[in-house]
Amino acid sequence: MRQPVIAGNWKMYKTVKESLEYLSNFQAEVKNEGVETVLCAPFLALSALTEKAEGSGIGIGAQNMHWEQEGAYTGEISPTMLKAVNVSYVIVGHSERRTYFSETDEQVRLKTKSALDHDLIPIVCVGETLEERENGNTQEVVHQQVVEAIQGLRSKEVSRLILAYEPVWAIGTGRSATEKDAGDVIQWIRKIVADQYDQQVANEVRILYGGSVKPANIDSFLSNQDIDGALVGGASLDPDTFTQLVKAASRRGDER
Ligand SMILES: O=C[C@H](O)COP(=O)(O)O
Repeated sequence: MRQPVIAGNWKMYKTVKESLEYLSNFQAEVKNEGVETVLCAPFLALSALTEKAEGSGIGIGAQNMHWEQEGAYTGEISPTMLKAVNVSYVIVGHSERRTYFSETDEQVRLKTKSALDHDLIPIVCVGETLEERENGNTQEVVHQQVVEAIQGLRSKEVSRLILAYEPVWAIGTGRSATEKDAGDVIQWIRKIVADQYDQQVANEVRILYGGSVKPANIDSFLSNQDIDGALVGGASLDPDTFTQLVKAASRRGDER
């Protein structure tokens, strides 16, 4: 059975002080919910957050990293640096990185492998643009992104990572995919993993949906057996709202 995951992606929001205030409020609400709960914060807040979250069961993640351990890469942060401050997760290949920072499938592959090599859990994002969807290319686009991201990994590594299907047109737009649309693509992703590896790996890998997830629609996504949780942007910025999402996944986990 796959444990549900609710991961918040704060993007470029929250100072260190704001991050710590958030965590205090969140920790007061979220106890042992049976949900893998992750907060992906800006780099500056990571060290303070991991220290404060220690022993709480709340995982702390970065939103990006370089694949090299160290080097002359001005402005970059390495997996070794993340591990040194007890970070456990890292988002890789978010569409905002692909679009605004020209991140390629090859870089996503290097980051995914490097994260796993450094005992970080990569949350690997894939998803089509509106134009690609309207042209009927969703499956093809997602296929290429998934295959390139996991290429060369061992089965055990694929079982450990988390995939997130985030249609670009649903991110921050208030226009979420329907549960059926999301479920169909996530089923397709599981089939890609099964074809590349085997059914067992496909059954083990967690696949999240992301894109305008909020308390009003989370139950619908989680009602789909293929959707293992959510990667949440806007609705993760408020601790009370994010708590509602974790509790919804907790209820869902109990029912499954
Ligand atoms: O990483 C999270 C996604 O970009 C979703 O963002 P959103 O929930 O604000 O649409």
